[in-house]
Amino acid sequence: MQYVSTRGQAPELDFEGAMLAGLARDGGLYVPDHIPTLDQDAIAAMAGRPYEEIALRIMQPFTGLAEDRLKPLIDAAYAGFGHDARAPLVQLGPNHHLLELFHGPTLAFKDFAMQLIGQLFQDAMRRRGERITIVGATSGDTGSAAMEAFRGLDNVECFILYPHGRVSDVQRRQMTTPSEANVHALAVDGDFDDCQAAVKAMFNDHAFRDRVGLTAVNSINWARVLAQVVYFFSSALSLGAPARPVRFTVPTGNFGDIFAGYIARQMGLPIERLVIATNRNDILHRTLATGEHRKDGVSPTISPSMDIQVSSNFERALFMAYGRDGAAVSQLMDELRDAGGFPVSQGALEALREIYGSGRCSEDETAATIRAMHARTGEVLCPHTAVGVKVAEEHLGDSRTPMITLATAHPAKFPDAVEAATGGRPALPDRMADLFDRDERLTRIDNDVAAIEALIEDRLK
Ligand SMILES: Cc1ncc(COP(=O)(O)O)c(C=O)c1O
Ligand SMILES: N[C@@H](CCOP(=O)(O)O)C(=O)O
Repeated sequence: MQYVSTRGQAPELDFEGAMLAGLARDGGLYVPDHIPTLDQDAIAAMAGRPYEEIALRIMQPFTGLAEDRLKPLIDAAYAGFGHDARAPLVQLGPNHHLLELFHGPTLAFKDFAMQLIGQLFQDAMRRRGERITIVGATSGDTGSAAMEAFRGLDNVECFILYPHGRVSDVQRRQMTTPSEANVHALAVDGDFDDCQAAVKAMFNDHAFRDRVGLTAVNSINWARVLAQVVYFFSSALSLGAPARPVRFTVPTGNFGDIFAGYIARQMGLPIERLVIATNRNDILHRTLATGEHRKDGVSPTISPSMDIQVSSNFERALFMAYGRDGAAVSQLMDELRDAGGFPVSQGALEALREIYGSGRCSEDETAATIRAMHARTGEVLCPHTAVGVKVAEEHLGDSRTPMITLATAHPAKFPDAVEAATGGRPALPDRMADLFDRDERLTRIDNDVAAIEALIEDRLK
């Protein structure tokens, strides 16, 4: 399979090339040149199989890797997860289920992809004998998951930009306390969109990119999205797919997770609806509601990992909705950069609305949902998951199609928000019990691409 850029001007690459490139050289995002489909029998045959086996069957056609090469990488990626099912389902109500994606090493859904791309990168690096420099932007969870996956490797340096003062204390400490010298936490004076814009600017500085061997671990990297497709299948199969359709509600920021759901749907999984749940940074909900995609300053919330207005993977959704027209997408992205937004064409809007629903959850509603779910079911939700649950409940209606809401992080990553809502402070797992006793190591830096590039090159010496 080959991968093409959403902006249509970069060379086509195979899976490994697209994974190592991260972002296409024309500034676009790589997408597969076609989406392989599975018939109903092939989907049904995965029911009841271990998560790793489902992962192999879903991902193999996209990677072109031989089964005996991919299988050990998948097995190693999920061996450290704290739940045998990897992504277990919990029932919240008669027709509403929670998909717990926080049993990985850093307690967020990012581990599903990051642990695997850690293995894929190492495999590629060993064969190629190359070194790489990872630069990632995080609103809290991607950064810690990346550091966990890459810390201590001698052919990788990993730099993570996070918005200073805008992640939870647990998230910050997960990034600033690893002692391995190859991982670097950079606290940027700005918000997540600034961090992500700086990362993209470094990719678009081709001289810098080539000098340092730059690669990406954000969901701009196709390999991240691909690994996230698997739990849409595993959870739907548990609830009777393909015979029974399902719906998903996804707490959304950078649109990577929900776009993985879209890929699952295009592969043949009967997903009736994909519901985008946003906090008050609601650009995606406004886009679906009004047809106008327009930035509106990032506002800090108690679900900080979703405090995003420039939602990178929406570019992939637009590429699909505009019939894979790279020139049209390129023009829209220019308008977003230069004018702060653009109207979505009527045809593309209809294509998006056919697949995606959306909703928005205020700060008070987030807290009230954590409180109410705890009282009603005993389940303690993280604030991002609560945003999802609130929006999902609004979409339940009287449909008999099961709704699955993604529980994207463990509540212990956000103890202040959870305590304020429930009165109880969720405890970190034993292996992290000393997180607040460990020494922190971080570098404060201005929101200035040249300064960040200089720091990276200095550290690489
Ligand atoms: C806990 C949590 N929930 C939800 C999201 C949103 O996911 P996505 O960016 O893939 O839309 C993020 C960050 O990405 C997150 O860290
Ligand atoms: N919420 C994310 C933001 C980056 O998302 P990604 O999926 O594109 O890496 C975070 O926690 O960092």
